[in-house]
Amino acid sequence: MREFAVDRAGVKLAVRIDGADDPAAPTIVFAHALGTSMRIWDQTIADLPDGLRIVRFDLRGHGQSDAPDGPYAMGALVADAEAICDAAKMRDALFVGLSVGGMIGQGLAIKRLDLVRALVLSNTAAKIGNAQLWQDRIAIVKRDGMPALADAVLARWFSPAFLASPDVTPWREMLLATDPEGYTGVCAAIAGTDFYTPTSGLRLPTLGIAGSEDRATPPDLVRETVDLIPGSEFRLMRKTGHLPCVEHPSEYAAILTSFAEKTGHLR
Ligand SMILES: O=C(O)CC1=CCC(=O)O1
Repeated sequence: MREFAVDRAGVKLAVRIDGADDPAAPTIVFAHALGTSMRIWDQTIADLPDGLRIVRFDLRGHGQSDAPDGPYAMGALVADAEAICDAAKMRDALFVGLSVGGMIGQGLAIKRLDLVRALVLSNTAAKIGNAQLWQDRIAIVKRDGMPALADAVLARWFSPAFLASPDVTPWREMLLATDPEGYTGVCAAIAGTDFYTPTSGLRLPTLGIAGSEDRATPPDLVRETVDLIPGSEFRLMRKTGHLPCVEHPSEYAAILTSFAEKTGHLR
């Protein structure tokens, strides 16, 4: 395991590489959701087979990365991911993006197809929510801080069963620990993004993953986006919400493993 920071235009971005730390090894890159960090992948990565190079990072304003003053633009989040991939000397990766991470995956594939050979669009869409939803959220956090939003966000993240269990506690703490400037900065980036047209032009192996109880990006929304890319596949995970890598990591890892076999990232 190797942890380091990539400096992009003065913003330090936290990166971690697990598995084979060799640029020639087949690589999977993971990008997380708003209000979380690269730790959402811990359990999934533990269930992936050997031989992979696994790169993950914290979005600006999240986890161990710097939180510069917002608002942020989606172009900046995509450029951050691009700088990390270049620093890791990565090409032809399988990019797994969840929620805003999936928007970043779309943006990176549109901009740098040499970096991304296959895409997993998990619990995401070309456009998420509407301007009012994100403006309201930004206003609440700026006025009252992250605790004012926590219950509503957790209800969008998790199935009722998971929400009622003690397993929810670390994820609530992760949300509450997110820097309000970073959180609202990324909300603004999501508010300003509609990838419908450029994503329609993508031609690469793509897998969509949705959760049957996802209230943030419901299955039909995920499906609408992945159907923009000809030949894409779609998997619906049952009894899970917006973060299936947290609720059902083994099942999620098995889906990724089978897709990685098809795309030649596992032999
Ligand atoms: O916080 C939410 O509502 C879920 C979400 C939307 C974009 C993202 O990254 O998380």
